[in-house]
Amino acid sequence: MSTPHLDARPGDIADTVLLPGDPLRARHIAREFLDGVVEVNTRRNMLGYSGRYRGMRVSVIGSGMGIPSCAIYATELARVFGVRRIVRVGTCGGVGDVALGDLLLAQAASTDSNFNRLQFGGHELAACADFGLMRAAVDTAAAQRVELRVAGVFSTDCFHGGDPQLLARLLAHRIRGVEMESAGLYGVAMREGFQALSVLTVSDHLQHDAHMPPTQREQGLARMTALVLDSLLPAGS
Ligand SMILES: O=P(O)(O)O[C@H]1O[C@H](CO)[C@@H](O)[C@H]1O
Ligand SMILES: O=c1cc[nH]c(=O)[nH]1
Repeated sequence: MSTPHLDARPGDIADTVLLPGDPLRARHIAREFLDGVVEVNTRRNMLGYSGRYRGMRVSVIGSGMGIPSCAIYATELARVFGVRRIVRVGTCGGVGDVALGDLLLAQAASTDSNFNRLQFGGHELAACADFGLMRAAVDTAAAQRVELRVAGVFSTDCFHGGDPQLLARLLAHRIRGVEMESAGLYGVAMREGFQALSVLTVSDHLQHDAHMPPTQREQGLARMTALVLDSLLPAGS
């Protein structure tokens, strides 16, 4: 049952998984939000935990950075461990009229990665979020009066460098966040048949010299995490 990347045992992982890029963020979320926490993965230090949030069984596991790493974990979680819902809780660089700390729901993810094309016969896949998860997140945010901006995002393979015209292209297409996994996560979800969503906190701004400190990226994203967890609870709970 274990894989080269996950040493969890059958039944260790809940059918709902939060997937931050940073494994230390996974550990922080487990400690701060879950009861009865059990460590379920240490392979490659990609820390993973299972526990309960207000009675709902949930796991939280790091994905690593970039589409290839995220896709390995998402695929194995779905195929080997039967995971049905994966929500990325990530950070992103903001573009245009967003500010540090803003929450973005990634409705669709454009990309410079070739990953989805490799799976889709060279064609362009419209990598989009699951509508049910998206609606639940939007409704929960509205009920809790949390600002959640539904936006297009861009998943890049190049944290450094890349297309020098990218910022202008993003602005021209009203894309509001740049990160490195959502397009691949959505592509894997469409292929494997699980529900996926990315919710992102703006941790940098691509046009201003504004950056969250590393500890805040690891431990300071409680508003996003609480919103996502609440949105995953069964209706009426
Ligand atoms: O904070 P996480 O979830 O890792 O997400 C963003 O941060 C990393 C880059 O610093 C990339 O993984 C990017 O997508
Ligand atoms: O991929 C990312 C993540 C956070 N901030 C960025 O600028 N890019």
